[in-house]
Amino acid sequence: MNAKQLAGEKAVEHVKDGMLLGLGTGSTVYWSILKLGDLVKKGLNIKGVPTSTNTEKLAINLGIPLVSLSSINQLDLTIDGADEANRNFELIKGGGGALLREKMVASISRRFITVIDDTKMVTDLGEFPLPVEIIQFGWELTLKQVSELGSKPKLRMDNNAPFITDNGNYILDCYFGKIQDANGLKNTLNMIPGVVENGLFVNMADTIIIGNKNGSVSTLYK
Ligand SMILES: O=C[C@H](O)[C@H](O)[C@H](O)COP(=O)(O)O
Repeated sequence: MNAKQLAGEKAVEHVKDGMLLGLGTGSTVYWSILKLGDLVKKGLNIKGVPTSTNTEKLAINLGIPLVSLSSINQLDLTIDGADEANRNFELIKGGGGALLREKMVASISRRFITVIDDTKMVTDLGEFPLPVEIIQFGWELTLKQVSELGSKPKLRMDNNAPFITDNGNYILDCYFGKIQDANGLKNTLNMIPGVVENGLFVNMADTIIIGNKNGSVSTLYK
């Protein structure tokens, strides 16, 4: 079993019958969703809110009942991946471009479990370029304003065209170097008018489940 699968499947042990779940996006939480699909077939009663069209399709194929974000006020638990995590439980997310819906879902979750492999646990965030979702209108201006904060933003491409998120927006991948004040940077970025949201998740994750190369799994609680 690979490290991502170990972490992804372990997280499902925290799921209880009757829960309303946030379903994250990516190749690690994929394993959680697969496992949930198995359990649903065996009678587990859960409902999920997907964080991307990819996750929505996967959940529908597996027979996991879904509800819309607008129809609920609170989720019991969200399980989602991350691109980097530190010991303060701060995360960089959005490598797959799903950060906006992921953050909306996380914001109404009573518990948030992050599932990662051991290469993603870091001392300082920032080696992974921070994804920032921006609107298409005037994107060059927004890129300039983000670069003035001390980063080197690059417009994310998909083959030869700009990558488009599920929300019809662009993504800037931004190298800030070591991020010392994740909360400050998160708030400053979101004050730029063309920025919709960024991939810094602060005060959201309460549990980090790490799949290790040697086949073990570590769980960190805040
Ligand atoms: O936009 C994508 C999400 O934030 C993912 O959860 C994150 O990129 C981690 O994905 P993966 O588990 O595939 O490395």
